[in-house]
Amino acid sequence: MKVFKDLWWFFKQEKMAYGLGVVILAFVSFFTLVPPLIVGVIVDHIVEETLTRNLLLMWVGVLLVIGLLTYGLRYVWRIMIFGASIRLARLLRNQLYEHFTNMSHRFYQRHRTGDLMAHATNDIRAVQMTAGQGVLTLVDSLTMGGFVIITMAATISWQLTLICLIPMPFMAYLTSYYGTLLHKRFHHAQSAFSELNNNVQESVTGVRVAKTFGQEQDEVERFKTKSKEVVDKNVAVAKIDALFDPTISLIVGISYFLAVVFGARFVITGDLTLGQLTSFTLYLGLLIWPMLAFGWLFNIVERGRASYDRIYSLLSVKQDITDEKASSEQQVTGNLQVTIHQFSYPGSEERALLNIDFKLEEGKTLGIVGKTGSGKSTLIRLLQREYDIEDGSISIGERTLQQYRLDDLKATFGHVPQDHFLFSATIADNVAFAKPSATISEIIASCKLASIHEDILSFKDGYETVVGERGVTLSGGQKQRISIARAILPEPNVLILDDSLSAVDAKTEERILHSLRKNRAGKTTIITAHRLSAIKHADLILVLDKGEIIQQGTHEELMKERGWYRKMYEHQQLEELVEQGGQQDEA
Ligand SMILES: Nc1ncnc2c1ncn2[C@@H]1O[C@H](COP(=O)(O)OP(=O)(O)OP(=O)(O)O)[C@@H](O)[C@H]1O
Repeated sequence: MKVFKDLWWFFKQEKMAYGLGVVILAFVSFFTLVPPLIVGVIVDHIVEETLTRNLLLMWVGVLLVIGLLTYGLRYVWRIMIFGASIRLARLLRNQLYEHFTNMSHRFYQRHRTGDLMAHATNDIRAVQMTAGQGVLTLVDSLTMGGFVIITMAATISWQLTLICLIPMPFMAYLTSYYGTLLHKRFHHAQSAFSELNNNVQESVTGVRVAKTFGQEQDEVERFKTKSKEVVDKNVAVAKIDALFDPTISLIVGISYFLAVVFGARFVITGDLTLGQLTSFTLYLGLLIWPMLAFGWLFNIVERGRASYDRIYSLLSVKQDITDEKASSEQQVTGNLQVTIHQFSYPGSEERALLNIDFKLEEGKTLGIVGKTGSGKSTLIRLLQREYDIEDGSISIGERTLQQYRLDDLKATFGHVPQDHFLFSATIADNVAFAKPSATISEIIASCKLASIHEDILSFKDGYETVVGERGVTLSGGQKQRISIARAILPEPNVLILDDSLSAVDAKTEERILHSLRKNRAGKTTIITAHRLSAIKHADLILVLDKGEIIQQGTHEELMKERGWYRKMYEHQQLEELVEQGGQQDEA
């Protein structure tokens, strides 16, 4: 029952709905006691041959009024209690979503998308059940059960009531035992469902890869295995679930048996009238629901507790990147000064960066090159404070990154990541994502800068063309250029292109870089690339290898050194020549 304590804040918040709902529920339980009493009275009148037509009509009238009253009241408590539980689900869903959007990269590295989806659907549903069905069963089993037992003992026979209640402690024990088992199995079933969710999400996202490698059948088999696991674990839950009803029916059956055997004796000895025994057995019938409700209560509460714990353990994950040391709103401007003695990703032993030390004047262009896995993207992530460094510092102007507010930092950077993502929306909406108030002429200007304007005009719906999963299929280069347009639209102080020109040809790359140089004069640009022509004009080029800077300088300076840069540049020039030669031959 701890979950009710955990949910107390919500019950307090919704005290009107719950208060009214519980009071009405108690009234309904009370009114339910009346019909068996009336039936008993009528039976006694029949036995004593005193039943008149008017008397019968009167009792039937009373029964009808009570029936109509409980009908109306039942409707009201449902709206009150179930309505509140739906509001709880909405509240938790919003809290979770807001929490997810505030979480850092570290969080998403630890939690898989499928798990998070399962929390936002299944777990919230289970908590909603606790706040709705759970409250109903608790109140109903207590009020109805209590009223029925008190009425039986006080108005008919306390001896017979005691006898018929003997099997009840067994029921309490068994339901709590089943509840514990259920809790464990339900937890396993939920985990298996999360696993399946992950699997489906990965399979759908990677369906093209699976098809390319002819792995569809393997994927289907993998899905079947996981799906069977989910079914098996849910069947295990259902097996315990299925024990609740028969157990309660058996116990109620024993109670009936005792009522008939001992009740008949009381009637023979004259301690009870036949009408009273009739009422008693009818009351016993009314006890079935509270007992079932009691059984269900354990069931619902166990599920709710597991889910609530899971949701709250997620919600209690603290943001690791915070504004704590930041002062008031401040524009992020000034020279960039980077000193990273060493950096490893959380949970990783491997050093991703080592002894990184450089300075970049505001408004200049920085080029970062190096073999794959040399640490280029890591450096970019640290510059934007996606992770905090413990050994070293990064400052812009007079302040370190931690001394700026996160919102100010975010507004400073325009980032085109390697794994760019377009939403299922129009091209115009995608480009205006970071600045929804942008006018269409601003959107077009950005697209022209990113050399994608002509391509967009060639689509039937132009800027209104829907892209993403539900829209037209764009080439890798087109997606890259739309992502660049999106990043440059808000005119960020620092533009970061992380290998963002890899899918465009050399001429387009040159055109984009040329326009950027012209339009972003005085603003900082950071470019990582494999093709050295993309960073040739940078004011400072860093060459990384295994997380360390092995060369730095301008293109001219680096070409004078006999190092990796010069070797790679000459190699790529040669490749380009060969390629151009090939094209000329074909022409
Ligand atoms: N999220 C992460 N968690 C743990 N290790 C990571 C993570 N991202 C990258 N790494 C590791 O950090 C090192 C540097 O990776 P990084 O992505 O910065 O290289 P890169 O130079 O950008 O490579 P590429 O040119 O292929 O994009 C690699 O050894 C990589 O395995």
